[in-house]
Amino acid sequence: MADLQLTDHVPREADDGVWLACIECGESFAPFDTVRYTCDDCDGLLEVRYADLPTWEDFEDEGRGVWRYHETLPFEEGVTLPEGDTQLHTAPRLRDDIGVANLRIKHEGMNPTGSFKDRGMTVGVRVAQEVGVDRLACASTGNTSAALAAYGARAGLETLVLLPAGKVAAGKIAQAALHDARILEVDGNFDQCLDIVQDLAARGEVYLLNSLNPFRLEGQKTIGLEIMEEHYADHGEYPDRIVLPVGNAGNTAALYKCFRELVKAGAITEDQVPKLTGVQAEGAAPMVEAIQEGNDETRRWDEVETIATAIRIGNPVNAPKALPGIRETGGTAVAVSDEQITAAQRDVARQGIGVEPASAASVAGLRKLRRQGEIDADESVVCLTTGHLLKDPDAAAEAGRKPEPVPNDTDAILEHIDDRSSVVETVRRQASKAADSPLIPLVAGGLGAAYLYRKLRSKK
Ligand SMILES: N[C@@H](CCOP(=O)(O)O)C(=O)O
Repeated sequence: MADLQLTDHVPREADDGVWLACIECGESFAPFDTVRYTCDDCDGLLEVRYADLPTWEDFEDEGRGVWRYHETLPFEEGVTLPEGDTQLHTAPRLRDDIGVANLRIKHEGMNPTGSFKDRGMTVGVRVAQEVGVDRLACASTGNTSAALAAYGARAGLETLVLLPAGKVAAGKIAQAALHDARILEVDGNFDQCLDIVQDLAARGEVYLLNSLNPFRLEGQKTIGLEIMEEHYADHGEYPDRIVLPVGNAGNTAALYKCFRELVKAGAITEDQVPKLTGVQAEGAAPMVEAIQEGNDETRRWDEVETIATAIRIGNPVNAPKALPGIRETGGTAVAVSDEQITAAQRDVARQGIGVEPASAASVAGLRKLRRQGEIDADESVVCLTTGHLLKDPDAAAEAGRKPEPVPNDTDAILEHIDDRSSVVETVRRQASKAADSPLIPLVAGGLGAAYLYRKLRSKK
């Protein structure tokens, strides 16, 4: 691993040992004296810094969830529903199928509003209270708006969400609506919505709670703390790699910050930092492009398209934080097709874990990189799944087995479930799984034909 950026000094502006620092020019700012999202001097991204960083012992006896880690957050507690403490599932059949030594799935869909955004929002809304704003806003592909609406409602604050019209999954709009956010459907894409929210924030009309707000990422870095603690407790070692979907690149930035702080605190060594491996959809892959071309910035993609609506983003605002995170941890980035994403969504669901399409991109990316030999068979890997299956019921229904109309009669139903049509369905499913493998079509075709032949003979 290349060296992690660890240098710091406590500036005069530090408030209780917390301050904001520009990642470009290093200028520091008091954290809560005024609302700011980027550097006053150079407009670079800001990062929250602490004079004292805790280590594992400091988290003992601290309960569960995001606020377990309050020693590494700007406040003792926040507006909570509560969030975090999500499952780190095993997935043995998928592990063997993909061919890695160890596979765990960190399912962030189990947060209160069904995505990891809740971790950022519990901290972000607490900061909103501190700086004294009353109208919260975000641009969103859906999950951020659901979390903003819920946490804003909990705090009794007004919420405004800007969504790309016709491009947000049904479950997410339903959440924002019921939590009483004002939903503005913009005739544009997510990146254009975020441009407008930034304008509104610059004019002092709203408090912006997208991941451009550095306090959001403080909450999200607790994903990394939970993964490291639980993986070590279960396996006696930290994971070699974390594979995650990349949209606005907030989680990649947050995990990188988490690991830098753990190294600086002496909780882990540089060699124990997991390789951050980002996955994007082929139709929205500016981060993959930047990694592959060795660029320090992403090129804005004006046209983006993918079934994975949560990562349908062409201008990831956290790229300046996330690109070094991927490079300096020895990770990589890969793009996957919508077909690979849907196949992975089925694979994960058949382990009993229901995730939305963008989440499944992590598993699709792992499979692709493993096939390409870029991930070794002896690696211990954690895939991050960011949102729950029910966020996007249409995609789930499309990817899953179709309902079969049957007569209202037991004998007819028995006849139906032993019928050739169910055999055809079995063959169809095998063929669909085979789409991802060069060998399986032959095997599946053979098995399917044999099964069909046996069924037809038994009917004579
Ligand atoms: N996928 C996101 C896009 C916005 O990301 P953020 O982390 O900057 O809020 C969403 O759910 O809206």
